[in-house]
This record gives sequence, structure tokens and C-alpha cells, in this order.
Amino acid sequence: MNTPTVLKRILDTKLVEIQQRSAKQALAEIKAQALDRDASELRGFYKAMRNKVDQRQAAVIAEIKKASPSKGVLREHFEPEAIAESYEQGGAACLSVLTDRDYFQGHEDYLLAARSACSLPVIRKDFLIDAYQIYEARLLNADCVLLIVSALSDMQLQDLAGLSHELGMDVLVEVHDGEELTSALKLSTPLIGINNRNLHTFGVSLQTTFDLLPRIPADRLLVTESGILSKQDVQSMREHEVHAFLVGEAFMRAPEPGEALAELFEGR
Ligand SMILES: O=C(O)c1ccccc1NCC(=O)[C@H](O)[C@H](O)COP(=O)(O)O
Repeated sequence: MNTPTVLKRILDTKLVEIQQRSAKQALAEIKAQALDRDASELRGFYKAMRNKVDQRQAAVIAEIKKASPSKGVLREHFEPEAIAESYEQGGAACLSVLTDRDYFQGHEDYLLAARSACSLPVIRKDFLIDAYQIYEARLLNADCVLLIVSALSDMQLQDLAGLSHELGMDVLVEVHDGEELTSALKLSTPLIGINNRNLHTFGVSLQTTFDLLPRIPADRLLVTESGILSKQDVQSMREHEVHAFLVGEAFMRAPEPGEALAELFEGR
């Protein structure tokens, strides 16, 4: 019998989580609350990224994650507010906050806390497979949501992206191979993330971005995700005209995450 990959286990956990949450608070109720929110509260995630790139600067989504399945605990002393402030000072365009509790030691409260501590737009980083979680994201005031193509059918992708846009949120659609990119490009969202990490094996290769790059249309903004650790990584991406980055580990292991960001992207 095949051992289920971590991604499969995470997705199974999410199904249970959604059932439990909707038993506590019905979908109809959370939907009504989310629809009641004023879209002008949102900060414009895509716009913040686009502005940086248009100014020929690196657009960095700086991640707040305590732990990950591949690396274990990354940061013992974990204060989302202080990290958010530090990232803003260090020049981040946006924040990514892990809200998954079981595999990343994240929490919804971390998103609320980080967003309140700064003026940056924030993405809810989780494994979103159901409308319930999209309404939750809106109630957390997330400015953007992550949709992972390998976790969703084309129909689910269309529905969840459509719902997110209706609620005023941007969508970062994440792919790892050519087939997934074909699905992602059917969406109207301009933000395409190429994850250099294979979510089944955890192998990381920056070549993933370079291989898929020629297929990214000029009207989309490509974000290279995972495994950006050194100035050389940043430089080689920028030499390939990749200007948007999602970085977690390199900053989470640093005493002062914002200083690590400023240093990694210094002069770039
Ligand atoms: O990081 C993991 O171990 C992981 C495992 C299973 C699914 C997703 C996973 N990570 C999510 C991410 O892709 C990263 O948090 C993000 O791209 C930042 O990567 P890094 O800079 O390498 O921390």
C-alpha cells in the first residue's frame, strides 16, 4: 500500500477541520458575515506587489511561519506582531501568514495580530479547499488567499477564485509543474506562484521556476516561492527577470527577520 504524502494528509485533516468548524458555526452564518464586510477595508495585495516591480524593486512576500512539515520548528520565540513590524521596516511588499495549526503551528490569530501591527497587505497561507475557508479568510481581513492547484480540481479552482474575487480578495494561484500551470492560466488572477518545493517529496529546486518561466504570459506577475536562501539565489532570479519572491525559512531563522530581508535583497 502507498504511504499517503504529507500533502494528502494535510488535505484529509482540512476536510475534518471544515466539518468541525461548520458544525460550530454554520456556512450560512459565516457567509452572511463575510458578505457584509466592506471591501474598502482591504489593502490591495496584487497592487502592492505590482507597484514594487514597476519601480524595478524586488517585491517580497515575507512569511510568518513558526514551523513546517519539512523543517520542523523554525523559530522558537515567535511573536507575529514584532515579526510583522520588522518585515515592514525591512521593506517587504506583503506578508504571508500561516494559519494552519496542525502542520505549521500557525493560527488565525497570528494573521489578525500581524496585520494589525503593520500596514502591509496579508495573504492567508493555508490549504484552502472549500468556500467555508474563503469566507473565514475574508472575516480575518486577509487581503489575498492562496489556492494550490495540486490540491484542487479545475472546477474547484474556478469556484474558489471567483468567490475570493467577489469578496474583494486577491488570489495567488500556486503551481509546481506544467500541467498545473495550464490549469492556473485558465483563471483571471494575475498572480502566479511557482513553488520550487515539491509538496509530495519536499525536494526543492529553483530550476522549477526557470523551467516554467517561458510559459508565463507578460500580463501575469510571477512569484517564485520556497528555497530562496542566498543573495546568489536572488540575483539569479532577477537575472531571469523574476522580481517577486515568497520567502519564509531564511527570515524565520534570523534573529531580526526584517534585517535579514533587507540584507538578502540589498541593492536588488
Ligand atoms: O514547507 C513545507 O515543509 C511545506 C510542506 C507541505 C506543504 C507546503 C509546505 N510549505 C509551504 C511553502 O511553500 C513555503 O512556506 C513558502 O513557499 C516559503 O518557503 P521557504 O522560503 O522555503 O520557507
